[in-house]
Amino acid sequence: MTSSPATEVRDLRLTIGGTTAVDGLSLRVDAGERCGIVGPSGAGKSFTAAALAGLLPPGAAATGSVRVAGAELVGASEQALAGVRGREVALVAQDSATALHPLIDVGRQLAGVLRRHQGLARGAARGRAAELLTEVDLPEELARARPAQLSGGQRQRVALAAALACRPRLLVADEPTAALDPPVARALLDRLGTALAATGTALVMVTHDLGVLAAVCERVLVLSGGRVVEQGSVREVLAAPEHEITRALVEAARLSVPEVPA
Ligand SMILES: Nc1ncnc2c1ncn2[C@@H]1O[C@H](COP(=O)(O)OP(=O)(O)OP(=O)(O)O)[C@@H](O)[C@H]1O
Repeated sequence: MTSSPATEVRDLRLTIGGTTAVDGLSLRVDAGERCGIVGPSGAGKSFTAAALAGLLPPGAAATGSVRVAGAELVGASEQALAGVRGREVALVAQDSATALHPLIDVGRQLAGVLRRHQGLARGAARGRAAELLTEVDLPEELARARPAQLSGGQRQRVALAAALACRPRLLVADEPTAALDPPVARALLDRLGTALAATGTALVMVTHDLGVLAAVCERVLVLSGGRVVEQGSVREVLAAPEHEITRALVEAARLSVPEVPA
């Protein structure tokens, strides 16, 4: 039996306020694969990420097809989307930690996710919540802490634990480390890689940082003006970018780390 891809996108078109923000995007990501999306500001990266996660902003319209674990998201009812989100696809974004309630302990919030999506009983959900914390390298004792008592990096790890709680087929990450200091970001990305490998969850990650892209993803899709202008293996695209937009991104990344004279 061949398993269905984690996600398959065909000819996706996203419009909002009379503007076409994404035009004709196609993409397939298999189980365990990690695909990055890069491109200049306004290219349509975050909008694409939202569509993959079944979370279009109000007023947006989609045509084409976005299938996640076999379920069609384009045109699906809110009820159908709610059945896919959390279970089959989860989103972690730069500001995901702000979605945590600051005054409710972390363990209770993670347990709430498990009870809602997996129907676990209270005790089992609390036990599993503690395990989830250890999977993102946080001590179990933090289950009793409130988000307001944690550092930004710890809160983002809790958001990652919540996203991975139901072992989704696909994790969509939109600049997940952009708000973190480099060492904290690196530790989170390492943890993310380990957690994805353990669960076979596929990843689509939006990033503006080619270093992050190279550290996490094996494939990349370059978006500009809502269109895919280049795609391929990260190694090949970064070593020999073909499109002028990709070349500009690679050049900008090189310039952002000036060579230190000997
Ligand atoms: N909620 C929204 N309301 C109105 N327009 C939107 C909305 N979301 C996205 N857009 C428009 O869609 C286009 C793509 O936006 P998107 O946020 O996906 O770009 P991006 O590539 O993620 O950019 P950045 O790197 O700056 O975050 C932009 O022209 C933007 O103005």
